[in-house]
Amino acid sequence: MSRTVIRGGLVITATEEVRADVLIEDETIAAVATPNVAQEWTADTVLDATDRYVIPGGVDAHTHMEMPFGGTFAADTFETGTRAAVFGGTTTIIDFAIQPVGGTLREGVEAWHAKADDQCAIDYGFHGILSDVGDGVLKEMDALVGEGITSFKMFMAYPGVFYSDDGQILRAMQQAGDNGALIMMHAENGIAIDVLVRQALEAGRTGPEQHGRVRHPLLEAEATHRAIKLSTVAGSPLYVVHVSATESVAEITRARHDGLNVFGETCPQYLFLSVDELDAPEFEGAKYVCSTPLRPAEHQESLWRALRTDDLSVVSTDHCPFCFAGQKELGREDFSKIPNGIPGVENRLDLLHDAVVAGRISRRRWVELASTAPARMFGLHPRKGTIAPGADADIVLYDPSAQQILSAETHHMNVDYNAYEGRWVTGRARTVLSRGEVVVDDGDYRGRPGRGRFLRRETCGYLT
Ligand SMILES: NC(=O)NCCC(=O)O
Ligand SMILES: [Zn+2]
Ligand SMILES: [Zn+2]
Repeated sequence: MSRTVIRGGLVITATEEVRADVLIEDETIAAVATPNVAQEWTADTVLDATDRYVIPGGVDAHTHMEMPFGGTFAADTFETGTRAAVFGGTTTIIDFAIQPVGGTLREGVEAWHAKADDQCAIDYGFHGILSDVGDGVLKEMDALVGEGITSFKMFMAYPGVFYSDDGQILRAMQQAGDNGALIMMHAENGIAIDVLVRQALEAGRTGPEQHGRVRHPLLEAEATHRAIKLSTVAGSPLYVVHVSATESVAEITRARHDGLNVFGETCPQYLFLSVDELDAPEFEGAKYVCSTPLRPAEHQESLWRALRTDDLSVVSTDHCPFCFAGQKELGREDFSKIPNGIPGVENRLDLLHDAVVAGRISRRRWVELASTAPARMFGLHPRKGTIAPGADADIVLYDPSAQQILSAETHHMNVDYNAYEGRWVTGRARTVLSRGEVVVDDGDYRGRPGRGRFLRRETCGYLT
């Protein structure tokens, strides 16, 4: 058995901050104790955590590696994307296996295993994407829940691609109410948005800035409201992904105050970027096309407030990278052809830590939003998302005073731009352990494809 001790750090979890040492035996945390107790421990390896925070590795519950979209594929493979994730202190991802339209959910899951197995540097799980709900798919959901795929995303947007109508949504929610799965909703009124897209194009308004105009905040709020009502009728919990608008936050807040099992996720792009990015000259606004879209800056305050009050419970990245050259450019003549998505799997922890430094959230809330809450929400806690005996030794030694500049020149994501290019942030993951193995050591990558394991998840652990 190999024994590692992390000595001298400040251990931060969602519930406490304590000067403590951490003992790891093989892949698992064996003990956490104050230094006077821990001085008795012997170990093969000692990691010095003086002046470091010792935090659970990040859990990014929303990534899209190699996702097909608009005739191309997201540029990160599971190999490059998980490598970039660990550089940023994320040690677990949950990606989305897409049911092909006209095909089965099982086909989607098998295709995602073929892409991910033997490629990931860190542990990974899958949600299913339901793009064609019928009797067979509803039965398949039950089987997949038994195999650890316990959450399913549905789309009220993208008619003709991933879109589900209200009847399909209700049926899937009823099924989830029975089998314990969590329905994740892309809440935008895609039918209305498509009308506005057509009108903009017919009027000759074809640039990336139109993406932000046609996807009106009220069309996010309306869909969020509808999803909440449908889930209430079905008696199932609901998780609304990539919430970006004040009006949508208000719907979620109301539902939660009514005692409903409704949860919301937002992403760094909505907290740190605004719709103004879409106006960048030379078509560079296309880099910021994602859905839900970036909003006017005033929406950011509602998102931060909701993160503090727990009306929004999780920050994920929705990492969906498309290169500017050759991919975003597909929409030069027509903004609706720009592949939707923003890269960010490497930057989430640091951006959120910068918000800690700015006084927006506490250190414990930082850990909770980026690690503990997603682990609980998606059936991985207490194995992931905390530092406690019995948990996987997914641990980050985080340097809270490092200064770094986010840039495509230095990032590890397989994409030719960084959405936060030139931004200074305070903090950096210095040493990253995945199940007890050092995978990043002060900028040196020590991981390898295939060491990550597929996670069979429990059902949602966050219900009231
Ligand atoms: N968000 C985005 O623009 N692309 C990824 C697909 C999705 O999450 O809707
Ligand atoms: Zn979505
Ligand atoms: Zn997404």
